[in-house]
Amino acid sequence: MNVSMLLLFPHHNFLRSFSKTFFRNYQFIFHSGTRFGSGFICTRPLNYIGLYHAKWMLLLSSFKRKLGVQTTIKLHTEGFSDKERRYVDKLYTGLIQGKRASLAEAITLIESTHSRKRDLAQVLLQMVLTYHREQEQSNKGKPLAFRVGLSGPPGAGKSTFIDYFGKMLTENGHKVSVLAVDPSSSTSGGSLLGDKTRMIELSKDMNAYIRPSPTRGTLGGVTRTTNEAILLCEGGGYDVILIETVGVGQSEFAVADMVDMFVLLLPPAGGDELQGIKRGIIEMADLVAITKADGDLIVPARRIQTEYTSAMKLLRKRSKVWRPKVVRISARTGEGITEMWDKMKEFQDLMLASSEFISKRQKQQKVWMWNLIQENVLEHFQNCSSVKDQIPLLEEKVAAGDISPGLAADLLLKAFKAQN
Ligand SMILES: Nc1nc2c(ncn2[C@@H]2O[C@H](COP(=O)(O)OP(=O)(O)OP(=O)(O)O)[C@@H](O)[C@H]2O)c(=O)[nH]1
Repeated sequence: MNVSMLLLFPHHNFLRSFSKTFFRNYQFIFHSGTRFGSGFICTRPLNYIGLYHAKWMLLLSSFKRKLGVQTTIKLHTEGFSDKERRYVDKLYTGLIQGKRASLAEAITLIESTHSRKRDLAQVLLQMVLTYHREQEQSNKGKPLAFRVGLSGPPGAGKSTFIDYFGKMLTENGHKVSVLAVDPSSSTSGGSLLGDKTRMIELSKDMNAYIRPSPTRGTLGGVTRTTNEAILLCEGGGYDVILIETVGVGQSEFAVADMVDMFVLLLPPAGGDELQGIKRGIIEMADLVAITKADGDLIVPARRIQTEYTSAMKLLRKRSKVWRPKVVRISARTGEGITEMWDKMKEFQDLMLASSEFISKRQKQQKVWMWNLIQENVLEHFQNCSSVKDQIPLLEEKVAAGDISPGLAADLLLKAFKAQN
């Protein structure tokens, strides 16, 4: 029997379809593939055409997965100048090489409100997303990073905790990035949470990256820039992403919707001091940490821990594999922080094993997309010339009770549809 053997190095799934199409005339007696490559033995020698096809398909295979994405990127980049393309390429290369300056510049780009820069940012994000997917595939589908939301009232001890916790993680070989979401930053003229003096030790650590996430004061702003910054940090090799927010507004709900685990930090204080904390946010927590459990505060910390442990038992179960826990920690003595990290890893392992982790992320991706659409469509609607002029008058009539809100909405929608 005339036998020829050919070794190929694309993924074997591809080989299957390729062999069916191009080598119908060759009887395969063996073909097998591993994640490193594929090979087959066939009963006839491969002629020139066969080999030519093999080479061509080999090339195609390496682009196959990227093809759809590349078309999207191509559509986006069509109007870009060479300079702009080079700029995005440079940022991308620097970012995935782990250069902090590139990461900082990339985050600045995604935060820009300039429409051209937003286009460049979207292309960069798409490239990072593709890179992500490839990395995750070679990591057996396991996500590259653990996204943790940290929230708590002002003075709860968030920055002291992150400083200690972040250092502990970097000493254990992790790369940590801290994104501080502060919706008040646009009005106060600077981000309070992102102030590096709040995390003195961590800000000097080369394996940590701290960044305020300016939000332009809108919830939509929180969603967009923070989600995008998370992706960029992960592209830069950071494997623990901490997203900090003050637990007195709405931003923590948005943050809870973009993380794998949501942690609430509460001080050992009485009910009055926790008034600002919304009940809803406690329901979102996967873990509650009672802070400052040291010195004279140990006793109240224990009491609050017991209270919250009982209260949380009454909450609706959100996961099939995890019941929220309440722990006690001190960032001053380090007490309880290793145990807290163990609990966080336990959560991650259970969620990953049960596939709740992945389905949560998939759901979050969709929420993210729809939030952006909602925000943009509303803006488009409100700025539409035929609607814009009618809004003040109709609002006045609705407020005075002259016409029903339903009728006013119908009139505005009709005007909008007529123009679009
Ligand atoms: N005893 C004790 N005090 C702590 C601990 N952690 C923080 N503190 C103190 O609590 C106060 C507030 O701590 P921060 O870490 O600034 O709290 P924060 O939640 O970041 O506060 P904002 O920046 O206002 O949001 C500071 O005076 C800290 O020194 C702790 O573990 N034990």
